[in-house]
Amino acid sequence: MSDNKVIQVKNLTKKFGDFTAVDTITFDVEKGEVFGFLGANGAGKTTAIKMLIGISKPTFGEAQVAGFNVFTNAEDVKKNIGYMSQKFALYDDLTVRENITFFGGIYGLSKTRIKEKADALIEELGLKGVSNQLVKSLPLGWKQKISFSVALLHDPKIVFLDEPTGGVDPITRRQFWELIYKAASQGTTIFVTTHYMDEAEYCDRVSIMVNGKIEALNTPKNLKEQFKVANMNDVFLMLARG
Ligand SMILES: Nc1ncnc2c1ncn2[C@@H]1O[C@H](COP(=O)(O)OP(=O)(O)OP(=O)(O)O)[C@@H](O)[C@H]1O
Repeated sequence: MSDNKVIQVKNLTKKFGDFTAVDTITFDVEKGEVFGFLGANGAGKTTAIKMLIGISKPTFGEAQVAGFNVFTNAEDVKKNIGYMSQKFALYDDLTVRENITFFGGIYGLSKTRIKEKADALIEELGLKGVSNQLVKSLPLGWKQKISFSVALLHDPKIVFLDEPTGGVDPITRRQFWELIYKAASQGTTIFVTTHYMDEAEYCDRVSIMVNGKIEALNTPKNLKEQFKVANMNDVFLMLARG
């Protein structure tokens, strides 16, 4: 695998019986890239992500993630990635600090490292005043930011975000994207799905999946030029909605 390509996918396919949910997709993602993985509901995004994070076996095709084969080295893949879905896994009945400590333990960090990380995160996210509050008392946007930070606790090479900003307002989403950019600038690769087309504009490159296939993949600027439209929403409508 080349040094810069942290995800390499070739003809990756997933069938459920006769139905092909992911159909021979091929693409690479570079280190530190913010890669948008778009598609209408049911296009096959989550199914593809499940294969890339090593929890679902491909029917055929190949994928290397963080240098490991998802087919044969799924456990190594899992150690090197972070994952956050829209139904993020924070415990509502634990405080902010307790959540960070709990997940740090699951990721196998030492007690000292967990304390360092928790202090740094609480400071960075401006959560000092609420670090001892139960997570359930916090607004959704804060939970999403904490959840993202928790997905990065073990310094993964790549973080997979499956609709991370669902349900929050544009200003809160913009703040979330500042965290994404910061992680990317420090070398973490971001693989993100979203239904918000303003967020697609923030990605370095975007792929658009239609019925299990990648129908377009390029920078937002090049996609807009290619389809001769002014914004990513129009690109998406032309492809995903036929
Ligand atoms: N375990 C499964 N068994 C059978 N069909 C499945 C299974 N998982 C997903 N599918 C089907 O595969 C297709 C792709 O689903 P997937 O969840 O990957 O889409 P998606 O692009 O992530 O959609 P959304 O944006 O709604 O999350 C859908 O038609 C779905 O019903």
